[in-house]
Amino acid sequence: MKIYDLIVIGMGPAGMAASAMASALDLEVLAVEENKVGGECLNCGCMPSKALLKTAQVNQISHNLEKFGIRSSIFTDPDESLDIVRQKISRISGKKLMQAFVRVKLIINQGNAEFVDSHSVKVGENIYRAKKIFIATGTAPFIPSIEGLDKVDESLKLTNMNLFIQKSMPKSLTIIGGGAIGCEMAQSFARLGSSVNVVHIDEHLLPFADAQTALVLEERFKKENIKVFNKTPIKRVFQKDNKVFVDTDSHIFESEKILIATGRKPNLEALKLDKIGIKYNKKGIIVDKALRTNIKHIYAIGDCNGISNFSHSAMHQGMIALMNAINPMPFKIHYDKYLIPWSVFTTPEVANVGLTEKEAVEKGLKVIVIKKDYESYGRAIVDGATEGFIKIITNKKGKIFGVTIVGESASEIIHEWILAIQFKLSMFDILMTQHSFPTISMLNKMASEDWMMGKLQESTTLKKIARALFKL
Ligand SMILES: Cc1cc2nc3c(=O)[nH]c(=O)nc-3n(C[C@H](O)[C@H](O)[C@H](O)COP(=O)(O)OP(=O)(O)OC[C@H]3O[C@@H](n4cnc5c(N)ncnc54)[C@H](O)[C@@H]3O)c2cc1C
Ligand SMILES: NC(=O)c1ccc[n+]([C@@H]2O[C@H](COP(=O)([O-])OP(=O)(O)OC[C@H]3O[C@@H](n4cnc5c(N)ncnc54)[C@H](O)[C@@H]3O)[C@@H](O)[C@H]2O)c1
Repeated sequence: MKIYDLIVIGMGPAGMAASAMASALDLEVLAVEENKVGGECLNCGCMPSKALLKTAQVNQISHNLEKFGIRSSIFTDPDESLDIVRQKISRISGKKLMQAFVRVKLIINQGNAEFVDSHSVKVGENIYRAKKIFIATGTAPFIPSIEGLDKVDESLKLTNMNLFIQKSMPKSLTIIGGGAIGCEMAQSFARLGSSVNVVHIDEHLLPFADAQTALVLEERFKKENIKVFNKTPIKRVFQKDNKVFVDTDSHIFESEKILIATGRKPNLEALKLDKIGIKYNKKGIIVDKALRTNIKHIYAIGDCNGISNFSHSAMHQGMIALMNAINPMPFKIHYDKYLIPWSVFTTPEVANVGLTEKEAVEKGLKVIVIKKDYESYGRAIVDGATEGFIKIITNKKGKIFGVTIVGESASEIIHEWILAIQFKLSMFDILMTQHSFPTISMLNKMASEDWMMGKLQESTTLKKIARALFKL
């Protein structure tokens, strides 16, 4: 039997990164994908959701053209926007994507992989063997046990798995979950004409984010007629005729469809991990810092290990695991040396890297919080994008612990801070870096100026020295 260097199970961002890089290094790679190359990210996650958000954003702008002094009448076909999403995805999944895997033996759509022993996996009737194996099987939607939910017709219940294959937009939608998916989809559907309620159990939208950030988003949602119900446990869900009802202590929400976006669970069952003794828990496969499972030649990368649920992190882990698998020395690269930023692509966008203010306080750190409002910057005013702020968690010396941004281009301008924290740059370094004017990134420098001004204002000694030196 042929022995491959590497078998990769799952061809989402993690598996794609690992197999493309391994084959570029002339390793013999076999990759198994039970569904489509691209995984959740390309087929039912990041890309279709961003495509829908874009159409929704264009629709929103088109209906507010008078703010720019433009008069026009617009007709929107919400159902067509779903078609456009699919056209865009099929364009990305075309030949160009597959070119990256010309040297990978691809076993696509022939069933799932399951372990036979610690060096072999079975797909359908075939068994494949390799020196090392990477598990990159991602996650599926976690469906909470809510009374009555299982009795509602499947066609009325949406998750990310069937959302983007819908033929028409529902006139009304109740979203269970106010996290990343709940927020991005609430705004997309509302902007394309659905009446949307968001119901969830946490204190604010994006429960993992800074609370002040969530308030900015909630304000915007209110303006766009998206109703948000925080801290609202669901008693039961039921169906009457072709409508779904979500019953809570305060309201009964009636809608054409519901979208369930209440977190994820790892795709592990089909792998038959118990057969070979790979350890896992309900978050995912347990890995060490080198991303190895308890069986050292088997790695688990991307969402299936529960470290994070982001494509960039999945790709990064694919690269680190491959470097570790190649390196024969005991010294390995640790995944947790690298920061995991995140961005949510609503309007306004929300982005974060490092500690939030609450996390810094909980850690007992002595911090200074710099908050720079978009409202204070001319470019934001001329762009009509004045909502939001940059919040920097720093200290007197200018060490940067974390940054949260809510506002225009937050997902882009966060990168300067990722670089700064990862490479131990300080607020002073940001201050001393020229930023093109009038970019939105300039707000980063303006925030560092505020930090410096605060220092100057506080220190009478510094002021005395400056005055004395000036007189020389
Ligand atoms: C609606 C939505 C929007 C999102 N937006 C963003 C975003 O904007 N930015 C971001 O960073 N992240 C986003 N995410 C998260 C992102 O999609 C995931 O973090 C990313 O896809 C994880 O990559 P992965 O390779 O670990 O797993 P996946 O992409 O889930 O890929 C796993 C692959 O393994 C296959 N598989 C599973 N079991 C087996 C088996 N036994 N045999 C063979 N194949 C198998 C699956 O079919 C799948 O193709 C979003 C997610 C959703 C749901
Ligand atoms: N832009 C991005 O990077 C992006 C976009 C979409 C999704 N994702 C990833 O996908 C993952 C899943 O997203 P998600 O939005 O499903 O989950 P999430 O973890 O972000 O949010 C879960 C939400 O569900 C609610 N919830 C949980 N159980 C509930 C219950 N029984 N009743 C009512 N509400 C309940 C919570 O209150 C919370 O609002 C995230 O971890 C995220 O990393 C990322």
